[in-house]
Amino acid sequence: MSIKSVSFNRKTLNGSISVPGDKSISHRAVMFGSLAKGKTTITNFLAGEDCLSTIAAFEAMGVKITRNNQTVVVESAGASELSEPLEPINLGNSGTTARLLMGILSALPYHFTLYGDASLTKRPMDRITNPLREMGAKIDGRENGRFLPIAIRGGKLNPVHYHTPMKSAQVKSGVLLAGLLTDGKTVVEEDTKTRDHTENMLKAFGADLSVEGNSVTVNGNQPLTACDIEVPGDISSAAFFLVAAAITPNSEVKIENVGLNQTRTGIIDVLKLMGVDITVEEKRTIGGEPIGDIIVKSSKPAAATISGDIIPRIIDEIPVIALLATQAEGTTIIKDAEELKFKETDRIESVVNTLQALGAEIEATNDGMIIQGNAKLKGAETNSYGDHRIGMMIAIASLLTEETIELHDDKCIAVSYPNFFEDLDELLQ
Ligand SMILES: O=C(O)C1=C[C@@H](OP(=O)(O)O)[C@@H](O)[C@H](O)C1
Ligand SMILES: C=C(OP(=O)(O)O)C(=O)O
Repeated sequence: MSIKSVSFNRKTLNGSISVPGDKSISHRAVMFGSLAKGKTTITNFLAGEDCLSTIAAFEAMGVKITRNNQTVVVESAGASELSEPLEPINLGNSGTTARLLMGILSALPYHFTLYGDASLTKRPMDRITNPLREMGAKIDGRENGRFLPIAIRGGKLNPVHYHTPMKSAQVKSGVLLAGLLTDGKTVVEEDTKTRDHTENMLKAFGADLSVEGNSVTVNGNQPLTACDIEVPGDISSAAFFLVAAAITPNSEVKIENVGLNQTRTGIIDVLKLMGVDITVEEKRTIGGEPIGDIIVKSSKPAAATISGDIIPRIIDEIPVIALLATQAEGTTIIKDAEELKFKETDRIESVVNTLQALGAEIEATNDGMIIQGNAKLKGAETNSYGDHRIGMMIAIASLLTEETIELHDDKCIAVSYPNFFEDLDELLQ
């Protein structure tokens, strides 16, 4: 396992960069391009390990996919022409690939075996096997299909009206994709709106899909038509630099062409709520997704209580928001975020343990954390535990410490941000 010593003499960030393409949108573009008939060209694709796992899965089913850096071309004869993979499919570290793919595979007339890395093997899959079984899917796996490896005997399903108990876009999307390949109308209702890239992009591919409030209806077995997708910059990746600029003196950064979909912009609302100097310039809409530039200047943040409907809109940004809170005036409380326990690590535990090791006063609660501000962070030996977002949080924390931070397992950052350290270096002055 690789160890990186993170220590920067330069501790001010200045300038503008574009972050890599959005991970959620990149996954979906490959999946829907593979289900559609024709040629889909994806530009600004995120060539992170998670999205490469999605490409490999569809290649194993006979789809022709070529990649030249950030441009991916998917050529498919449509969902009915996919073939049975001869080998088990490796999902790597990617929860999104696992949950969405399970929806698709359950409705195809083949046998599939799915497995993942050590982290994914511990993450719950019953949240998606349960609704798929309600549709008639034949799924088995460890602990009755709760964990990978999982085997699916795909086939004809029945449509479902599913009220999801989870605040999870992956569950919503997995059920909708099974419904897309099933005769009749499938409806998914959620109490709190989660990211809606599946809905937006399926419409762009010509699916018969409608959204009313928090309820999505897909009319199944209508063919998709290939369409080109330009992927916006990933706001979840931008978040690390937005916080870095806010907490380091004399900084000003501009992150260009970031996706500003309402279901993802909770980080902007949190930064505003905490008094950070932030400006958003919306520019245009690509494939139904607004994009724009975000500018953040050094600030003195104030503590906040963060809970309720905003949580799914910041779910992947909570590690770096917790770091921000260590520098705020007052006590920050994050609540209603039990979903953090089911990520690449239990992110309540990994965030709290890591920030404590770095000298912060922070405690875990059942559904979040309580963070004292004005912390003087110090160097320490840390571990990402294979979680890319914990690795990047630690790297940004090192801008606040005089001493070096040893980061064990920095390589996992490539899951969502292969050039993270190069981009950070470009902004550092
Ligand atoms: O649908 C997606 O692309 C994602 C949904 C979220 O997961 P959950 O659906 O488990 O909340 C998020 O954490 C993940 O990074 C990507
Ligand atoms: C939770 C994440 O991804 P996934 O669920 O796709 O592994 C993430 O990127 O923070």
